[in-house]
Amino acid sequence: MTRVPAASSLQPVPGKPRPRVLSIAGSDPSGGAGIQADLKSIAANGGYGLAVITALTAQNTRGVTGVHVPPVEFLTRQLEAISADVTVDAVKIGMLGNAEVIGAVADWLGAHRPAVVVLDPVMVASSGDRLLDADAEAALGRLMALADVVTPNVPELAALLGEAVAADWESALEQGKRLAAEHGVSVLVKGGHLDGDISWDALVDLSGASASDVTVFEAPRVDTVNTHGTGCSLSSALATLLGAGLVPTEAVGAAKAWLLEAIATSSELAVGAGHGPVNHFHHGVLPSARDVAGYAADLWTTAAGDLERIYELPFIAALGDGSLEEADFAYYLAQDALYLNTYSRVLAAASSLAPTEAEQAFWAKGARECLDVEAELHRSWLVGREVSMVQGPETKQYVDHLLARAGEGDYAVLVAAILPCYWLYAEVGAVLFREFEQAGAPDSHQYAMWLRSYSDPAFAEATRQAIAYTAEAARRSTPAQWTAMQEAFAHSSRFEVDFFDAPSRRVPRGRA
Ligand SMILES: Nc1ncnc2c1ncn2[C@@H]1O[C@H](COP(=O)(O)OP(=O)(O)OP(=O)(O)O)[C@@H](O)[C@H]1O
Ligand SMILES: Cc1ncc(CO)c(N)n1
Repeated sequence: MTRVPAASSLQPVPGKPRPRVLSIAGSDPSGGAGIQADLKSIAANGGYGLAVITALTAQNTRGVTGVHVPPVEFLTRQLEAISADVTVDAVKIGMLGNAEVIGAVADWLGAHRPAVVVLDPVMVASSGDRLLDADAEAALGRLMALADVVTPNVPELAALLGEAVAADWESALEQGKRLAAEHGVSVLVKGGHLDGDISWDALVDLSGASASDVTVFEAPRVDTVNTHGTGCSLSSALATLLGAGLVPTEAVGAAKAWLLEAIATSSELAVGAGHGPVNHFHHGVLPSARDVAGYAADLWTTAAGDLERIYELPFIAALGDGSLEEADFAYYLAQDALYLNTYSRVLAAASSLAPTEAEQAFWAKGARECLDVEAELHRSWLVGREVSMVQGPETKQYVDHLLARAGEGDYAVLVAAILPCYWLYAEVGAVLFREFEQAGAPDSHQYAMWLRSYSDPAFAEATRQAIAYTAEAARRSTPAQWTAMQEAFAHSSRFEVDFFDAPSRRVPRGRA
């Protein structure tokens, strides 16, 4: 009888398909900003891009030499052609040109509003050239009321409020809060135009989906002139990730992490002599969110082989039926307590590397819970027993592997190394507990309490979440990273087998 299912019940189900993301914006023939940047950002972040053009610019990396706004009736035709045929999951609005265009886009949104609307209130290009008539700024108020998130830079924030341009980050953030309150819309305040070693951004979130109303994101400021189109790229990435179902703080965190790398690797491109574009495809085109389940399934294939081995171990058979020698159990628990102490530090490292606040909180909670379980092991099982608290070789090889992955500082690889401890334990715990119940949950079973603790539904839920985060990290990884993730996972998975086998292998056998 095999106890290993073809798929774990904890694996994620296939997610949403590629979000269909519409950019309503102007054309930048140099490809770094506008529609051209939007389509690259959408593809790079896993979406399918559509584009409706509001205006043509004659522009390069040095500046804008002309703007042509086609008749607004033709803009409406383009918009109607899309909504007559395609379900749009998210829309990103960029350059609008004049008040008439703003009116046409607002009319269309009023009739066909997609689930996600991100408004980048483009007014002036990074070169200083105007991209919106000065008398049209007030008309943006109508569009803001139809948006989920508005993404002004520092000068745009001032223009939208009719106030002076903020001189520092604190005043910019205060202005962002005022704009959000005035228009009832979430605001992503962008600090790219300010000076300093840190490039600050903050999400003032009125959606109610975040733990707090204001989430601040800090990133090192890259010393580069290649910042053409950073705002366009960020707002399109954000629309794509919101369209894929991420909550706003996670979507901003992931979009920023992606953009930072695109800015940092921009020197790989050689486009123009002015403010060059960012490197949108630094990690290639992301697979769709639906593929997340595929990564988890691949990891399961590795884990399933090791689970088979675990179920064949004499230690597991004896633990399951309650016949395990107490000295073996004590040895196992002492090693588990030693292991959990280091595992807690490794989870804390994952928390510190996490790309989103939700993941940061999740791993930090796990780190804390390991210490609680370690303390409980000492209190309930180890106290009064004569047990050696020296790390056994199987424990040492396992924690050395985890600490080495933590030291390398690659979040995706680290969580892949962390995962087997959750996943194999949850599987083994659930199976042993089910069999214990099927045997009538005998009072005489010495290890019933232990079996109960690992079949806890909260632990299964945490495992499900850990698998989902690891699979999402895999989706965002490069092929080389994914290979490293698989290796790290396979090592930990094998070390789980050795860990369960260690009590039977220890020399000299006898008292623990
Ligand atoms: N040199 C930099 N290093 C790191 N991040 C940066 C840098 N410059 C801009 N950013 C980031 O890029 C994003 C866009 O910010 P910015 O304030 O430049 O928007 P913008 O002015 O609308 O952009 P655009 O250049 O497209 O007009 C923000 O997340 C900001 O923090
Ligand atoms: C078309 C277009 N849209 C937006 C910007 C803002 O960077 C730009 N330079 N060009």
